[in-house]
Amino acid sequence: MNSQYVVAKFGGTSVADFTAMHRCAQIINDDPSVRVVVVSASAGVTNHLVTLVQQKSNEAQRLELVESVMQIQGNILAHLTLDEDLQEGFNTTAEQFKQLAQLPALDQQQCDEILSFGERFSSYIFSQVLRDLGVSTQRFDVREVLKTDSNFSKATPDVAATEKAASDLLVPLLDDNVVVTQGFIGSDKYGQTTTLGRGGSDYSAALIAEAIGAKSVHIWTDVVGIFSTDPRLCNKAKPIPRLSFDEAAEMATFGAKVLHPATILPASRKGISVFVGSSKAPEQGGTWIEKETTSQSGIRAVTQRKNQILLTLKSPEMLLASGFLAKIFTILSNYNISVDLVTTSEISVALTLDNAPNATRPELDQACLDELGAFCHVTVENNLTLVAMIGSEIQLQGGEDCLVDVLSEFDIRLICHGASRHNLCFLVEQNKSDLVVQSIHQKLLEAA
Ligand SMILES: Nc1ncnc2c1ncn2[C@@H]1O[C@H](COP(=O)(O)OP(=O)(O)O)[C@@H](O)[C@H]1O
Ligand SMILES: N[C@@H](CC(=O)OP(=O)(O)O)C(=O)O
Repeated sequence: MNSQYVVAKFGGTSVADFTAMHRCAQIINDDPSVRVVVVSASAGVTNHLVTLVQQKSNEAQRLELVESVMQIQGNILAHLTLDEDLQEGFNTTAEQFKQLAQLPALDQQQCDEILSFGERFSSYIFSQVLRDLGVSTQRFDVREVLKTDSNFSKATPDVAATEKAASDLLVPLLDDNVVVTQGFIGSDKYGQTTTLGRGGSDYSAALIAEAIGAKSVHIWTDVVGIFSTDPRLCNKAKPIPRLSFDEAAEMATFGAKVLHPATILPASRKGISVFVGSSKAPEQGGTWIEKETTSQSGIRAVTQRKNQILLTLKSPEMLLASGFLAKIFTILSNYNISVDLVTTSEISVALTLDNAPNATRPELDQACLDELGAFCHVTVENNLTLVAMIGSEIQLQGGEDCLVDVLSEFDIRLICHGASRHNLCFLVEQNKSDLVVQSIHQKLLEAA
């Protein structure tokens, strides 16, 4: 049975500066059911850390990056006096950061260590902001409970180990304190720091909620919920008050950056509701994502994911032959390449691969192409965007604005419909995709 606890996560924009942090602290103060607070690095910090670990910088540039990160923390600290325990922890952490950042070469583990500092700094500072409002607050190092494998930069959580550690170490603190901890980071079985991938703090919050049996996770960001499309792209986009787990997972997977794609997994496993709202305007409400929703049928949102690759494999041998697809997928799997969409004809198969900076797969390297090329003709197309229409029971035909008519206006490279009841997706040229999304939104979602 789930407890009455709420886990609240505050993203980079919500903890960008002192004013933003203070707003978040007030949200927590107003809701006594919030017992765990998961913070991200202040906006811009992880980007600096990523530049640092990319190892393209010389010593002077590294110093500059360290300075930029410390400046962001310093600007917030200028409004606060840290309690002794927090000050001591912050100083030690800052020292470790500066030392590691000066190394001219870093291994994968050290890269994750560097990437972890943004969230670690935020948790010291935010704890003080909360204490200054009179909230009994304990800072907690999430690496003690969020256990992962050693796949640095994209670690996979160990759900059972996390649950065990959380019930031993975290749950006992919750009756008397609000616990402030870090998103995005964890530790492997050797105690080495790992990270969950860019945007992973949402996922951390959901994993912690699962581990402590929380009743809900509140994701506080800079928009008043999940919108019918990215509100930055379309000023007529509207927040969606309710989404099912399936619809929200599809939106996140197909590019709605507001939620990390894996966030819904732990929530749906344990029936934990997820709320998405704006820390700048909490009174405006937001989106509730729940197991049971009386979802209306039809399209509810349109999303896009840029930097997709289309791989077309053609061979007359495929005709009436068995095992051809198995051969292709075995090769791709040997190179750790995960396939997104698949369509086939008599003699060819087209696959899409996610090449976004956040994607798990390695570069589509020549050795893999050579292996495929040994038994079929291979074509690779880049600079494509996957556009997805998300909803329930999406129909291609019917109604005034039938999808077939709307889609016929665009130069579509591949279309996938039917594998999921919740989406219809297709590829378009990347430089046209914003227009495509705006046009679909206008024709199919702004009419009502
Ligand atoms: N469908 C959508 N609904 C709401 N926001 C979206 C959507 N698609 C993309 N976004 C973008 O997601 C951003 C919030 O995500 P992110 O920048 O990761 O926030 P945070 O720093 O709080 O984690 C919004 O500013 C918005 O531009
Ligand atoms: N700081 C990490 C983790 C994260 O989730 O951040 P945010 O909540 O700001 O998206 C990143 O930028 O990737």
